[in-house]
Amino acid sequence: MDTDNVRIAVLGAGSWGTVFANIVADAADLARERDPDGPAAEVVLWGRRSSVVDAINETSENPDYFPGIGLNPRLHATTDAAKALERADVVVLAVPSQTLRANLMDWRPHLREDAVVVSLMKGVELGTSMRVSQIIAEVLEYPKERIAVVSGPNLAREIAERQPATAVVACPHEETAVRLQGLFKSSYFRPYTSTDLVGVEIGGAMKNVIGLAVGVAEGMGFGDNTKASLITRGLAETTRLAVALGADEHTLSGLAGMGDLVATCSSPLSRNRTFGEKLGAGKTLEQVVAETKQTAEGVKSSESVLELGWANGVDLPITEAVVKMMHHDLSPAEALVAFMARTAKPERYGV
Ligand SMILES: NC(=O)C1=CN([C@@H]2O[C@H](COP(=O)(O)OP(=O)(O)OC[C@H]3O[C@@H](n4cnc5c(N)ncnc54)[C@H](O)[C@@H]3O)[C@@H](O)[C@H]2O)C=CC1
Ligand SMILES: O=C(CO)COP(=O)(O)O
Repeated sequence: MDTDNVRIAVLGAGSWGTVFANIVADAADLARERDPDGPAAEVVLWGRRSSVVDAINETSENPDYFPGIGLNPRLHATTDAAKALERADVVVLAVPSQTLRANLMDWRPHLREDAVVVSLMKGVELGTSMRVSQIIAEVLEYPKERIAVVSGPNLAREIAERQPATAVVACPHEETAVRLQGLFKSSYFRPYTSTDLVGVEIGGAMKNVIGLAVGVAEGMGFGDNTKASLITRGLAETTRLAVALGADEHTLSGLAGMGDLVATCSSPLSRNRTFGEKLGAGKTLEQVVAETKQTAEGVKSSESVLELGWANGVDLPITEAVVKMMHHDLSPAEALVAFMARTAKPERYGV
């Protein structure tokens, strides 16, 4: 990948895809401002719905997700995936993890052979328990140097408002991560690099599951001790699984681990936390599902994460409680009793 006149396609015009495309367009403006004769990046956003795409092109706003928030006027959108992918050097994926495989099959014929693919997604595939980068590698047959992930404490709405935030760009090939960091760095978005793809992806997927549990606690009326306990033991659980899969434990105390966990578990903007909160407050699962219009990845990924734990001999008690509440009719009150009755243990994350 060359950084001269790079063309970047962002696929998925939901909350995070829209905001990330905006970050990249703002980053390109900043680069142009600093060096008017230097390379220019061009960003195109693919969305399914023509109403959203037309609004972005005509008003520089995504009215469905962020009414009233101005997007970069250079940001162009299209409903034509083939057109978005034409000549794209970097392809950024921002669709739900569970539909990605089918989406990639459709998009595969249009992708350039040497494109770099970047996942913004925080989930684990049902049925296969594959991380998103593994799905990409399998479907596109790309080498690891050309598959990266961006993750961190990135609640889309705050970044749409151009509030300062940080993230991690992870790729086992450091040079790719550094090049992407350059393309994604704006005045308000500061990406760090990492080569620990596994740690960054597991941190992102599991914080959604723990966010559901914290939301349930919130909905049940519990205070900060309960939530801090879930966050801390949730991080221990996340670290345990990530390390068993080959991650560096330090990644999990970084932005894509603790950082994202804290943001998700503290923020009313989090869809996962909000989902859990409604359940904890007494709504039925059906009611909460019907009210949730945007992707709350943890609901489905809790099952695939738990399977990943089983397959690797890793105990994931919070995840297990979430799975039982989300998929097996266990009430929050019953989950709490079972959780507190577990055998006493030392605090180390490894147990
Ligand atoms: N919203 C946020 O603050 C952040 C979200 N993420 C992750 O980004 C990913 C995408 O999430 P959001 O943009 O927030 O979700 P969203 O629900 O706001 O948007 C999802 C987008 O995917 C599209 N979509 C849905 N089903 C599809 C299908 N079958 N085929 C193609 N497109 C389809 C929707 O039309 C929508 O444009 C998730 O994995 C999420 O965990 C990561 C960081 C921040
Ligand atoms: O990933 C996110 C923040 O980093 C968004 O969290 P939710 O998907 O729970 O809204």
